[in-house]
Amino acid sequence: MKINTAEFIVSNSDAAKCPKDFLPEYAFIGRSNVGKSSLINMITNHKNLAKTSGKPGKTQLINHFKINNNWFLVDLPGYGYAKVSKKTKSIFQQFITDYFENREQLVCAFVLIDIRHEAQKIDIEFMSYMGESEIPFCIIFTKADKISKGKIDSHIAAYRKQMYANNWAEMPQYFVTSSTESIGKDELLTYIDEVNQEVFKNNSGFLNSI
Ligand SMILES: Nc1nc2c(ncn2[C@@H]2O[C@H](COP(=O)(O)OP(=O)(O)OP(=O)(O)O)[C@@H](O)[C@H]2O)c(=O)[nH]1
Ligand SMILES: [Mg+2]
Repeated sequence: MKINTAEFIVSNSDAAKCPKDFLPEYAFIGRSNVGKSSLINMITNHKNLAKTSGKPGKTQLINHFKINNNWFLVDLPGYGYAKVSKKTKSIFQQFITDYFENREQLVCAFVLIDIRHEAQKIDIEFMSYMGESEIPFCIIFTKADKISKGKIDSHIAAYRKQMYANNWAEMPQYFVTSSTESIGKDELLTYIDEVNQEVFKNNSGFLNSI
């Protein structure tokens, strides 16, 4: 899929105030600093569409970006950032939970995982929450440029093993990406295109909106 237009629509901290358009949307979630905002910029060919930073905790709100006037990418705040979690005493601020639990337009969440690290408890817990809440999700391994190409498969195999050890029957669909090297862009956009076509074909709610 080619990205022709990518526009920032709105930031907010109230899931009820997200755009009313009934278009399929894809949310990027994961630990602070894992590369959510950078990946949105990479796949849309924009340097600064989503704000990025070397310091964790940059994205603080729900950010909607409309793509090709037909679907949304959603950049979310990260979890696991001490300052935020201490204050809220949970991995999430309530508005993020509200977003996941009430946003009917959300067709798939992408859970971003830094490919360099072993499975972290907080990510496994978050994926369990997605499973229990019946929210479809894929894993996106980020920062693949930080390890040698030869190690990518073994890191994924190790991750798969850790998921099995945490009672997952199978590894979710996953993608390997690097925002600095533009790795994984075509695969990710092809996947989104396929899901979009499915939802427009099968879901009259979405169909009525276009
Ligand atoms: N080498 C490398 N660095 C990356 C990649 N993606 C992101 N980064 C760097 O990682 C840091 C965090 O990137 P962000 O995109 O702001 O991360 P985020 O997940 O949106 O972070 P929060 O909004 O704070 O939750 C920045 O310094 C980026 O330049 C990548 O694929 N490769
Ligand atoms: Mg961010």
